[in-house]
Amino acid sequence: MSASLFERLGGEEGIRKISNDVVDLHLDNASIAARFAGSNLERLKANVAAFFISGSGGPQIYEGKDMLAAHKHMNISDQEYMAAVDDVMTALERNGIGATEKGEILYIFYSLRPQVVGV
Ligand code: HEM
Repeated sequence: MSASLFERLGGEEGIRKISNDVVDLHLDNASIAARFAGSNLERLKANVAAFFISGSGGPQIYEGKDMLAAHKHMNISDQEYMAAVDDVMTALERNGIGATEKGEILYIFYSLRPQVVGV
């Protein structure tokens, strides 16, 4: 049997590093940084990591908001969505994640788009 996405992303430690990088890249990304002006960054990083860990087959249970509730009334645009996905791909590259895993994550993010964009 092939390894779970969780294992291929470096387990809990690897995913925490990737998640921290994603949030840091968002804060540095002029297209979306302002969206996080009021965020508790420690809490956000922990929730993003838990979301990745549980969504990739890892042991942690995600207790944050579901994606529709988390992004409701923000009226996020397609441009912002692409900017956020770019950051995720950059974080994966920085952490040495391969093309197969990047493709799987891209698909997961694409499938979540209707719960995030324009809601
Ligand atoms: C498929 C794409 C996305 C996924 C999987 C995703 C995932 C998440 C997760 C797991 C949380 C944490 C929820 C919680 O703390 O309960 C969150 C919060 C948030 N997301 Fe996203 N997100 C996506 C796209 C976006 C985009 C495009 C934007 C806007 C540029 C955005 C802005 C935010 C903001 C402002 C928060 C709340 C931060 C806070 O409460 O401090 N997200 N997102």
